[in-house]
Amino acid sequence: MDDAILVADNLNAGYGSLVIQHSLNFSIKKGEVFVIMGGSGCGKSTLLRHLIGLQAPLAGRVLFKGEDFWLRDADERANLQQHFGVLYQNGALWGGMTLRDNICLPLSTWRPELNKADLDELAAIKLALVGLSGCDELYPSELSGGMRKRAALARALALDPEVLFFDEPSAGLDPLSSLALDELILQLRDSLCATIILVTHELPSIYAVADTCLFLDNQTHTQIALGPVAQLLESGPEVVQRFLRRGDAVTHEVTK
Ligand SMILES: Nc1ncnc2c1ncn2[C@@H]1O[C@H](COP(=O)(O)OP(=O)(O)OP(=O)(O)O)[C@@H](O)[C@H]1O
Repeated sequence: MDDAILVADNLNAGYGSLVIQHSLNFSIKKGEVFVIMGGSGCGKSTLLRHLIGLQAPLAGRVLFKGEDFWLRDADERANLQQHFGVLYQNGALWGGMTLRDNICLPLSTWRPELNKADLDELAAIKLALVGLSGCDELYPSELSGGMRKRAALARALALDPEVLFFDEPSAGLDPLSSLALDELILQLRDSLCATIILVTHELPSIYAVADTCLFLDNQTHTQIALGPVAQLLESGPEVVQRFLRRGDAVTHEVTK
């Protein structure tokens, strides 16, 4: 458990009295790509919100580096969340701001000691990390869908997060842009030693990037599989094997 960065300990996920998933138990290792999968509406995004610390567990705990988020007050929680970068499905950037300003905003909020030249330089570095060197002055509306995702990722990287959360990052992307995003995710894991937590339906992405997969079941409302893709393909529950082999999935190479 020593290398665990995030742990769900008997977590019940949901809203108010509505438990969407119960008794979740898993630990996410530092530096791994952890994929949350399952059928539509099973609670993947809900679980993500609990892991990010945006929603309190209905029961159980979420631990970040061994600490229970919800034993801290709101200010302390916000400080802990600085270690997290989040890329939401729609990649929401502020449309009225250039990419540079989009990235500088979280930086200037949390690093008030930085001057304008430092901020601009950091923004340029983050854009370079996602393959958007020289795009500092562009507005989101001037970018393609794939570029917008990358720009949103650059903003999520602004504060050098230890954990990056992605909620269906490939949504709306063509297969080539989606593949490029998968490659970027692996590059970030390797170059920044970031831990990546990814919600996705996309089998090519799952096969390409996942170190560990968690499968949330729609019927039993709990996790029914946890492990590397190859292991789940070989010995996972039937419903998980079907999920992983649907369509032309069996032709994808399992790299893990
Ligand atoms: N704010 C909310 N209040 C109450 N119920 C909610 C709320 N947000 C989502 N839900 C319900 O929680 C369940 C799980 O939703 P969630 O978005 O987490 O599933 P998902 O697995 O991410 O779905 P999808 O793959 O379709 O994006 C759904 O039944 C949804 O209607």
